[in-house]
Amino acid sequence: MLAVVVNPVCGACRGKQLAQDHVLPLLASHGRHPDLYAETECPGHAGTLLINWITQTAPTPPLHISIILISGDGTLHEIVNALYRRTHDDPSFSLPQIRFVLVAAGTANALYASLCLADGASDPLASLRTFLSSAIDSSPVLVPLTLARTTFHPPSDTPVLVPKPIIAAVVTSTSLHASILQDSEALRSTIPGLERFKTAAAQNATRWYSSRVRLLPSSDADEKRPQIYDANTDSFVPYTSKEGEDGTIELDGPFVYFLSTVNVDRLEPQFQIAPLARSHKPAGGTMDLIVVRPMRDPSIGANDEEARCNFGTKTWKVLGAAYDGGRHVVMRYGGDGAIDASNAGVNVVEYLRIGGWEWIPVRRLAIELAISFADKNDRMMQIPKHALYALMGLLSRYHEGEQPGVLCWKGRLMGWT
Ligand SMILES: Nc1ncnc2c1ncn2[C@@H]1O[C@H](COP(=O)(O)OP(=O)(O)OP(=O)(O)O)[C@@H](O)[C@H]1O
Repeated sequence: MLAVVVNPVCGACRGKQLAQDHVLPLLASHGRHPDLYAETECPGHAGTLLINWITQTAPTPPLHISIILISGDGTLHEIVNALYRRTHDDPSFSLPQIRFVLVAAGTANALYASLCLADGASDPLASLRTFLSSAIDSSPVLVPLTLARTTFHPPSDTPVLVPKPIIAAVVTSTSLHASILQDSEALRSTIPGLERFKTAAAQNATRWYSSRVRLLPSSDADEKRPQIYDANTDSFVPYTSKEGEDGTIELDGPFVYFLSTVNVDRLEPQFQIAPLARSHKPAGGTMDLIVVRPMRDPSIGANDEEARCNFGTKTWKVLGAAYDGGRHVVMRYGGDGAIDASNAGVNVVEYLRIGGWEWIPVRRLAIELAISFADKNDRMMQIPKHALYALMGLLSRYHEGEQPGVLCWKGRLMGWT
């Protein structure tokens, strides 16, 4: 069974044109005729239309389906979460094996850029061409995706409604990155391209985020303990600082940047924030975590307005190096707090490989956010290697000095008191 699903409003609104001018003619020229062609009509529609289509084939639901998805990361996120919820809410729902063939039509296209393109390439149809030219069932171009599950815990003494678990296939973040995603949505109509992420970053450049973080060991990787990248040896080594009896490790805030990824080494074609996911491939059962904590800077003595302003320039510099082949991972502090790869001080970015993490906001924001890997049984789908599957994971931000705490993802906000 073959479906073509188009988000007509993602990216620069060219999805429909890509479908009509390129995707459908290419399929026809290979003698392939989709069993379903659908355009999404509103947020959330991609998931429901696919579930309806799958259930309508009952009593003989397909064993596997291929979905040519013409969209960006968010549409795939919606599909994955809709399928996940349906399988958990309705045990009688029979989930076929799903293979995505992604056609890059969104703004960032993180998974597509990570899995489907060589550096510098830009063909949005690369994965479709591979799909059409390969014997997909036996092909090495199929890669199972790792899914990360985020669960929420309310403060133990406060009966508040918490969101259901959220599945991510690309990124789960707090701090600056979560704020960028949140604020960039408001800029979508005025800045349709990637520039809106930089504009949103500038709006949030001097914010620090207070929290306590627990790093969790991996349950199924060979090396279970949290690992940290050591630029001296160009390898991951066990991170043993402040290790608890249960194998967890605590990180003190404040944080400027806190972002974990699965499946991807970049969040947009040139922004290679997790370069080691490509150069030092994880064996499985882990996620990569990229952290910037300003108090590691030897020139910063206090968490005050002046320090936040000074560090804002450094944040810009170190994250800017992610656009330069992921060089941020080798940046170090000098004794005066200057940042350069040739310095001898501690590294600016802590690049970790872990089983999961818990974000435990301090101060009045008593919400605990925990993310842990879905176990292997939760792996729901396979995609062609040159197909993309992406999602904007959970976004959360906890701004110092802001009331109440704000927890949000993909433009949806929840206030917490
Ligand atoms: N017909 C529609 N009208 C309005 N919004 C829609 C419609 N169809 C889908 N959407 C919404 O469009 C949003 C953006 O889609 P998507 O994330 O795929 O593209 P993008 O944000 O441009 O790219 P990326 O996520 O790769 O940066 C999705 O979150 C989805 O909820």
